[in-house]
Amino acid sequence: MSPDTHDLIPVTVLTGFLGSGKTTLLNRLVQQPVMKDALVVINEFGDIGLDHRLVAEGDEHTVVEMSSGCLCCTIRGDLSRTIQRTFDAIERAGGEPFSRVIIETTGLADPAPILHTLMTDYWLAHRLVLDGVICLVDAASGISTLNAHRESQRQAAIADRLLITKADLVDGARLSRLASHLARINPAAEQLQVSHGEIAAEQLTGKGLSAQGRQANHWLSAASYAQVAPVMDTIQATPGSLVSMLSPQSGPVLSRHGEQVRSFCFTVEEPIAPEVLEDWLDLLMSLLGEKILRVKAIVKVAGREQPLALHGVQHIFHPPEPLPVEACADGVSRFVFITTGVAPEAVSRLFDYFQPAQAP
Ligand SMILES: Nc1nc2c(ncn2[C@@H]2O[C@H](COP(=O)(O)OP(=O)(O)OP(=O)(O)O)[C@@H](O)[C@H]2O)c(=O)[nH]1
Repeated sequence: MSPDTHDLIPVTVLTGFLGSGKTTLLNRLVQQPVMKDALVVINEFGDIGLDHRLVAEGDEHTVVEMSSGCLCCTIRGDLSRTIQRTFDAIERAGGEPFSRVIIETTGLADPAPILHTLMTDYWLAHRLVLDGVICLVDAASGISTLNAHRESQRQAAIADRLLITKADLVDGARLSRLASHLARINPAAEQLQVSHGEIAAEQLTGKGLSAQGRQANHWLSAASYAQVAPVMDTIQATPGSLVSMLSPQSGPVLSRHGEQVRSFCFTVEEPIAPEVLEDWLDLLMSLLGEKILRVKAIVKVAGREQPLALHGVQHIFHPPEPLPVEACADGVSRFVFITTGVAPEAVSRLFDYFQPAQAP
């Protein structure tokens, strides 16, 4: 059985391109009372990790470093083992249990596989819950980095909060260009400016679904995204048409700018039959999972009073979490998709495919 998320330890993933200011921020954060008893995991890519020596170690928190490879590609198993070993060591020594975990990724890491690991690794998934992804963007080099490096775009797209660092180095016009650029990549994430890592830790914590509780709609932020509804009357659904539904002849399913981040909200007005929800998401994830960075949803399932919160990364979904009835007062299901190059039509066509009226 899955543990109640309220019993789990919140984990924050701190990401941002090379030199964006992650270590500077961490150095400040770990001095604050909220970070007491935090475990900080730093992944420095390369043979000799240096970052952990730059992070001031307080009495209460422990800093562990992983430098055998990049967290997002080669050492996902190590993430689990490292955290597990540190938890065990603290317990054996009779220390205070960790109250939160912060994972600083390398500047080149794609955060999606890290979230995937947090959700799929048995040990981690039974102890930790994602509190949020914080992405740092350098005000001076942000736009050019976002344009040149797909990792940087993915980091910004998947984030719950965007921190614009080094604002002291640029003028107001440049700052607002970066803010608009980021809003196109990730319309839902709140943007905050940070100078030399100075920010109250409370502004970066409590962003996850479980921490927000009844404020599930803040977590989803559906209104920030372009709305897409099902297109049922335009689909000729036959079993053989599945492949053609994803082919270019049937419309712009994959973006011409293949790798570009596309985020949108798919809405369904009527309660969704549980089997339709399951089959649709299964098919969607198996066909397009590689291109789906993150899915967040509040869903009204037919026959259930309580709406469900869903959270998925690439091929994997967290166990659905029941929400209070008022989290979906209008009965409309809303799915936020953050993708690289998936057109909203792909999502809506696959949904239509499972509608009973359309079935052959
Ligand atoms: N002017 C200015 N410099 C900053 C600010 N924040 C960080 N820096 C500087 O930017 C440089 C890079 O900062 P780091 O904190 O090492 O960046 P990082 O993201 O950890 O870098 P990597 O580990 O290489 O990915 C350092 O020289 C910092 O002192 C800021 O707000 N303003």
